[in-house]
Amino acid sequence: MFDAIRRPFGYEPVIRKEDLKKKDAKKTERANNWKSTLLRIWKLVDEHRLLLIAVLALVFVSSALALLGPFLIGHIIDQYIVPESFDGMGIIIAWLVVVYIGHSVSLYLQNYWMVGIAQQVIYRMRTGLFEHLQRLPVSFFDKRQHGELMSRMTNDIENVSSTLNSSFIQVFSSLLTLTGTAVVMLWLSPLLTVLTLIIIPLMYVSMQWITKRTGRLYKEQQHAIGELNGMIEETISGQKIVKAFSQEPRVMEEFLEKSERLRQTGFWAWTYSGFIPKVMNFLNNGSFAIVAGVGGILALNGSVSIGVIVIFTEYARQFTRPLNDLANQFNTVLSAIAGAERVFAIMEETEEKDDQAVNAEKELQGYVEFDKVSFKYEGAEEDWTIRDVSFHVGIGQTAALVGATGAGKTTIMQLLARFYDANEGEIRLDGTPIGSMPRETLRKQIAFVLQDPFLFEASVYDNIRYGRLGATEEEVREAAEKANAHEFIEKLPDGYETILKGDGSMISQGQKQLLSIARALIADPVILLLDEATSSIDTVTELKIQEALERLMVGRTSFVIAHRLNTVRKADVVFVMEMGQLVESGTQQQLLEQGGIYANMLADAKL
Ligand SMILES: Nc1ncnc2c1ncn2[C@@H]1O[C@H](COP(=O)(O)OP(=O)(O)OP(=O)(O)O)[C@@H](O)[C@H]1O
Repeated sequence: MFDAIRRPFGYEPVIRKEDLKKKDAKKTERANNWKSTLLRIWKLVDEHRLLLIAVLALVFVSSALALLGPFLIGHIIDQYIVPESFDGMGIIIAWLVVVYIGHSVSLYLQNYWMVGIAQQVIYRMRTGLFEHLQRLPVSFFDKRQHGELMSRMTNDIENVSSTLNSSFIQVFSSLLTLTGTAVVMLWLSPLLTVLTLIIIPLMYVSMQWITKRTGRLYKEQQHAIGELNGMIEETISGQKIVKAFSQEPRVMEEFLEKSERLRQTGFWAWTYSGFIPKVMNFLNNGSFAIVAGVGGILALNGSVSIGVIVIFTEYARQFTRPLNDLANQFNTVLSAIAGAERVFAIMEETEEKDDQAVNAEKELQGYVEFDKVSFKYEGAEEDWTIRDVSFHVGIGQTAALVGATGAGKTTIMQLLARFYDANEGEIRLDGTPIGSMPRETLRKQIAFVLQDPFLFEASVYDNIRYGRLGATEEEVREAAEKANAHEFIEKLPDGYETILKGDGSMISQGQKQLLSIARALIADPVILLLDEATSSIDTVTELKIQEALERLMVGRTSFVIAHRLNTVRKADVVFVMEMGQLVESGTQQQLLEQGGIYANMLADAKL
């Protein structure tokens, strides 16, 4: 029957039973070790113990007041309304008003304080996680997708946040209300209690039936949203390629297909979930009718009073709400614990450590030695990425690194900056092993100029100042002038105050490099790591870059991944890399005379 109803809304192809089975296998994500995760959350919450005790006390008060309200109403009916003697009723009504106001005030206060605690805890978790991420080694980020880490920072933390904000109180108050109501009901009339509770198994069965379907549909909807969002993001960031290849119609077709899928799943997810309150309402009304009917008969033969029946109908209403709340909170709480566990797991990742930090104050000169260095990326299957590499570069000299793609040139630079630590051998700076220098000291002495420099969504000033945050505006201008960047910056809409786009799409590749050179100049490092641009940049900009780089390199030990013959020619020493090994070294002239790999590369025009 349902299929017939569904068809007009195009349900069929979206959710097949087999798919559902597969999806169902992936139930709500559960924590592996929920006890220790809960304990850790508890430790964070427990720092606000006094406030927490106040919240719990208020939950207790509000639950008690919620029980007292109907009780007073029953009392008014039995003592004043049925016997039609209204003396003193005003006082009880006044008490009733006090009870309801007290109930609202305690609800407000418990919520206010609990949200305060939750936000503090979340603030600390979020800050702790972000701080920790800053201290994790590059190899940690190699192993994980950016999206996954973003999800830890946002979704997981948000899940914990919403659970602490509301679920904590809700679970506690639901349990209290359930117990309290059951006790009072049993005390008033065991028979009516049984009749009231009869709907619970019915509720359970119908809820199971509905949530089984909504759960799957929500997952399907999440999946459809994820696919659609992914596609939108990809299309927007790659819109130039879309246009360049005239792919608009295909993109539109794909979008329509995904959007349609979302419409269908969304429709059914919301339709089914819309059933929940209706079914609950229906069962509640049924329970009300039974209690009122049977209660009426009992009242006729005098075994219960009208007041008690009113109390029961009111309690029956109160009984189902906390039950619903508990059922709703179950999955939220479980996924929050799982989220918290994932956040804590990252916080347990080992930070970059500065083993024996010495020589923090030593003025560095820039004499670099690689001594039998071997290195392999974590998890990489092949042999050594860098194998037994030894060389030295004198103070202020320029070394050109050449070799085929994947030969290990970038890795050499990353090892020097201690983004990774060598597995074997030693890298020394001015005779000191870099492993015994604080990373900060080392990295302050190193500046990168990459092919595709990363720009932040900030002003040109701030982007250049990233090299040294304390630099004055004057110094920034000076660096920009030396980097041949001043001229184009002045032409930007707001000059140095122009906010650059995060992806740097506002300025050209060459201009990005000039900014990156200015950034390196501001940092004034002892060592320079340059990755020469391979992309063709117009000759004028190219000359500007060359000139700026030459200025930048004066007096600094520089390593250049060279793509231009001119750069190699000017280098003091050329290192030829092949499959992680240093296969030739010497000046360009020496290498040419030697007639080896480099000479062949040149002959094959690979440079
Ligand atoms: N983060 C990483 N994790 C695992 N393997 C990596 C990682 N980075 C690089 N590699 C691998 O290490 C090898 C050397 O890479 P590297 O980037 O040093 O080469 P390269 O000579 O700089 O190449 P190119 O000229 O193309 O930039 C390659 O096989 C590469 O696939």
